[in-house]
Amino acid sequence: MADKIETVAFLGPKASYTHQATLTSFPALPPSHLHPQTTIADVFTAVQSRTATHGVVPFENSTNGSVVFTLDLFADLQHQHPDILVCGEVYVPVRHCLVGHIPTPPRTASTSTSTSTSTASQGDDSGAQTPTRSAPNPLKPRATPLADLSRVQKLYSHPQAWGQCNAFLSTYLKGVERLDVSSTSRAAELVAADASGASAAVSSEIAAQIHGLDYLARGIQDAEDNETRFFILRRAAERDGADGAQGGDGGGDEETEKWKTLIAFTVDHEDPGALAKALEVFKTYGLNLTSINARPSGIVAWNYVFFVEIKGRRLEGGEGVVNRALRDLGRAARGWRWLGSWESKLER
Ligand SMILES: O=C(O)C(=O)C[C@]1(C(=O)O)C=C[C@@H](O)C=C1
Repeated sequence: MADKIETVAFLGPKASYTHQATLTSFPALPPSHLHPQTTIADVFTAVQSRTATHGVVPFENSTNGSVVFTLDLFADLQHQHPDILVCGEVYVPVRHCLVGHIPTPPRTASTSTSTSTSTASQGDDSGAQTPTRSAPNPLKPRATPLADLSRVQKLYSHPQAWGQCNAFLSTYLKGVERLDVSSTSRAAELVAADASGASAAVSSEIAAQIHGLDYLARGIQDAEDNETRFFILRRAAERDGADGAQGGDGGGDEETEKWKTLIAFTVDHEDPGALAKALEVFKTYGLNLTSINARPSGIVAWNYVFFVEIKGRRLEGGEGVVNRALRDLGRAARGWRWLGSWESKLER
């Protein structure tokens, strides 16, 4: 992929998890070729308008599921990003921290030797939540606070992060106002500007370091192996030979196992079994489905755009099984769009 890459747009600012995904995917690219964007939509627009040759966006988290903003951009209801294709993926471990400002205690004879982290945690130190009827076995947080959190009145983060840190946030910061911002690194940036100690962010360790913030807790995500999958985007018209759409016959099991393909389709909602008929196509060609998602169609209430990922790749001008399945899908579905084929990076 390296020779033709000029610029990569990613969800910024610097130190977002998407930035980490970008550095992992494009390690040789100089920083001046990496363009942070404010929103995921801006990344799509940068690639569509050729401002960037590639884009990097979050797609799915192992704990909290799909990134709906990204799915909606692939659905492209406003026809703003018709040429966007996925050409790669990268998995990044996500270890969230609670970051903010720990107030420096006034120096007196008796306190001068104490450290700022010695005032850890208020309230329930057991880290256990009270069982209720709706949550009889509440998750136990994996981390305990490193500082007194009683001053924290506002929490900032990307909405995807809340669902990944449920146990910690509902145990130690229950009822504290949560403000959604465009990324976890933007959250750290905002908290850095509020020296009062009343704001905290859920962000990465790197974001805390670059903004000079204190750790109020580390490793607060519910699952130790929490990770997010990111997609690398390119424009349809610009072939870079790395997306699997060229060469080979795409036939053998080994080939199929190595690749993934993303497809969006719609069905006739009045036709009973329409979705089953569309999915049957993949079964007919022995194509394993690895994910399925639905998003509102945006045209008729309670109608949906379906997204499936399958193992295998579409061949450019070729006759592979995915090409054949897509031809049949054209008959079974109301409409469909191929959204790219790429090499799988899942290592298990
Ligand atoms: O906010 C960031 O740092 C991002 O890169 C976005 C994002 C996401 O949308 O999933 C990426 C990884 C984490 O799952 C949380 C947030």
